[in-house]
Amino acid sequence: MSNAPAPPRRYSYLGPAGTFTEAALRQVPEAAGQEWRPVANLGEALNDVVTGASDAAMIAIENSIDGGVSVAQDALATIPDLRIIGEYLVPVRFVLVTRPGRKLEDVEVVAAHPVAYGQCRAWLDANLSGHRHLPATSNVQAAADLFGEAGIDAGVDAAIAPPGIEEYYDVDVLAEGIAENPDAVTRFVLVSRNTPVGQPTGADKTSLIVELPEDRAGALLDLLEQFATRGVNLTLLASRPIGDRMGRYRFVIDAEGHVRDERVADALLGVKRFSPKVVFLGSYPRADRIAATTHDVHDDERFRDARDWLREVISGAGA
Ligand SMILES: O=C(O)C(=O)C[C@]1(C(=O)O)C=C[C@@H](O)C=C1
Repeated sequence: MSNAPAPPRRYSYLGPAGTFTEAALRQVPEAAGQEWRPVANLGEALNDVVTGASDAAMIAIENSIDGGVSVAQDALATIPDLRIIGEYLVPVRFVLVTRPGRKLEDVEVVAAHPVAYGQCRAWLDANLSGHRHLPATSNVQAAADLFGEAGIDAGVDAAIAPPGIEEYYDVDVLAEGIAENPDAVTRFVLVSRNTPVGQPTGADKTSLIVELPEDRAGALLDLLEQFATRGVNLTLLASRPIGDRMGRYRFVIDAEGHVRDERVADALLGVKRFSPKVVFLGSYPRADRIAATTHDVHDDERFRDARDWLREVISGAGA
């Protein structure tokens, strides 16, 4: 009885080969042996999905140290008809590399992806206090900049890169484990065009973007109550500027459960009733496969029983 959509065949991801984004894509069993397209940035990855050049894009959405990837949250809020179909976790570690023969004391300019830079800031301040940061489009591109004309012209002498980068470039490792937290994890999502929602697995997440009615005291509390009263736990609540006027924010929400779970569906109906704008981004299996803990009163069956009861009351068949 499966009417599940066909799995994507063409995947865009932040390249070049060797990025953490590629490691996330390697976790997708359906992607093995399919067409993989390395791109230069998140905008290009999502644009591929919008134009149909790819069927899905893997994007970084949250880092356990640096927080939400705001450019990804903003893109999902504003590009219509995208759906998150999967979630993946990748442990992230960083090394500092340079061209062969160079020493730490030679380093002035460090190329790094901004999210990686944020995670290694403390080490750099302690060991290379006078350095300058040159943003790179990805961690692997930072290492590539050590050899490319543009990077050399910009004076890049070191790069923050993933461990194992030596397999791709002829670099010397100056320092290992330079990130502030050795247990850092980045959360990635696989994004496709609008597609029917799959079946619940029992360990799912639902992502939404919600705007609040203006000039209403307690609107945020109203929003949170929609979830709380249905026993739906939130794993992410972030605010991002809408951008049209000072002080206007939208809320990025990840809720435990699936839109086909009665309690989540009911919460979403509540949100939709009062919010001027709700973007449903998808219900998909959680990367950690941890099932939501819910109270009996929020079981699907209780919702159905209550609805049946109401129907009977209205029809005069029962009490
Ligand atoms: O995929 C990579 O390797 C990247 O450079 C991207 C990215 C990101 O976009 O956040 C991914 C994970 C790391 O936390 C830092 C950077």
